[in-house]
Amino acid sequence: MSEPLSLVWLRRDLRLHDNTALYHALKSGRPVIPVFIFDRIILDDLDDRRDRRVEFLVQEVNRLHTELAKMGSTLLVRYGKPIEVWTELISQFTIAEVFANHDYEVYAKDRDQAIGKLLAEHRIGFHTSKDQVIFERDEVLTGKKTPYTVFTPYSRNWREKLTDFYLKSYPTEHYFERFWKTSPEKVPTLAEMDFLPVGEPFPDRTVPDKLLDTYNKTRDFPALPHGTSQLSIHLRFGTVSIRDLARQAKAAEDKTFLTELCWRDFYFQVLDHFPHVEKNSFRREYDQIDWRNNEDEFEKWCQGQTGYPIVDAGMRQLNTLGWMHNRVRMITASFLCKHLLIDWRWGEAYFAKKLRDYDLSANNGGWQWAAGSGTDAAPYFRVFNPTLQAKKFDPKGIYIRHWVPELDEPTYPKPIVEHTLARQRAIDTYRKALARK
Ligand SMILES: Cc1cc2nc3c(=O)[nH]c(=O)nc-3n(C[C@H](O)[C@H](O)[C@H](O)COP(=O)(O)OP(=O)(O)OC[C@H]3O[C@@H](n4cnc5c(N)ncnc54)[C@H](O)[C@@H]3O)c2cc1C
Repeated sequence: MSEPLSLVWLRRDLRLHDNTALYHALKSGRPVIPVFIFDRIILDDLDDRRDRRVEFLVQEVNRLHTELAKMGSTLLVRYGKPIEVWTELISQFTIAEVFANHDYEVYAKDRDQAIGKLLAEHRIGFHTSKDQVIFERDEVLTGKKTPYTVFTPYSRNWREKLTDFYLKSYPTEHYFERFWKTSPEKVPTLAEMDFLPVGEPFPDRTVPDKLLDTYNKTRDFPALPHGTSQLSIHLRFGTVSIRDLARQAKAAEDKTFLTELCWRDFYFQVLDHFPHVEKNSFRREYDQIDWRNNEDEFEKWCQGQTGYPIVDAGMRQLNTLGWMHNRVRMITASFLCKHLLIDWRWGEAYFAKKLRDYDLSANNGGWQWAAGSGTDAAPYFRVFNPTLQAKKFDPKGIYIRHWVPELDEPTYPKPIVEHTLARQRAIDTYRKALARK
């Protein structure tokens, strides 16, 4: 094969519509071929072989493959370690340039640097672009040109900057005839990668305008089937365009949903600017907390057996669906860190294993918020009361009864810890740690 090609490497942007890297590849003037790698460095680490994310990826990669086949082209799908796959691709094709979209996680940044170096050694250009957020890196800074560490002023600035320019879609469709014409290649199956299907359908990729118009009134009530969008898995893997969604949210009567998308950008920029948060507290002094880290209590929390119905309902929803309502994520996370005094990193790692929408930046941000150690954290002495939270946000107990049907049976456990005692213990422990400085 001698014709020089432009390759576009899809990662968290599994769509042909409004995809920045794809747009630039199509405009390069050369035939374009998209590539997707099932990354063994990530997949080999997953111990549950029924993983919703891998199942979703296989479904979406097949969808793209079919769309491209209809245009007389294909998606090159490989299963392996990126550096090995790229070495092979370089020997198999005449590649002029490679295009990809930015990723902000430490692993991904290191990976891209290594691939960029490999491509450069073969005199192949590597071009990367912003795609999965509205604003990235240094685009929203304080007056002193430093990154924001508090959400409210960040969001004010974010909104001021949010002109139509940033919400315009990249019209990839106009250039689809530039996909390289070739016969379809084979896509690896779940079984070939040693995974099993769960078979449950995934949420829809669209959100009705009506939900956005009333989102502020519905979003905190986990019993409502459509109180939130459930788009998180699509945002995670880029099967929806953030620009399309933000445009829709900006046009809605209620702007609360737009604020949620701003939170998403905020946590991406926190991870990008402060990579230490991946392993440590954003506020270093919180790493001095003497966590109790009781393994038996952790196991009960994981299994939804704490005797606090709203916590147990949330954990069971997570274990069954791979998704948990945001309000309940806040309650379960706070309960682990404050009531049980278990290191937030344990909870973060458990969510990372189970969430179908797992995203390092949002998950880390949510956990550090709950632990009080994060950028925008509430003062440590504010401890959620899970019983009051349940009364307020699940007043009829519909959500709880759905996930904890044995609530009134003698088999349902007594509370693992008494609230007033746990609250005081958390405050004392935090105070002691922070006094050390
Ligand atoms: C402890 C904890 C862990 C979390 N872990 C994750 C995670 O791994 N992945 C993830 O996408 N979200 C995470 N969140 C944020 C939030 O809970 C989910 O985004 C939301 O529940 C997904 O459901 P939805 O799509 O119906 O959300 P909606 O309420 O419909 O919101 C729309 C979108 O906005 C974004 N969003 C909403 N809230 C937040 C937030 N607080 N931070 C960042 N983005 C937000 C998400 O992309 C979401 O899909 C976490 C929150 C907490 C408290």
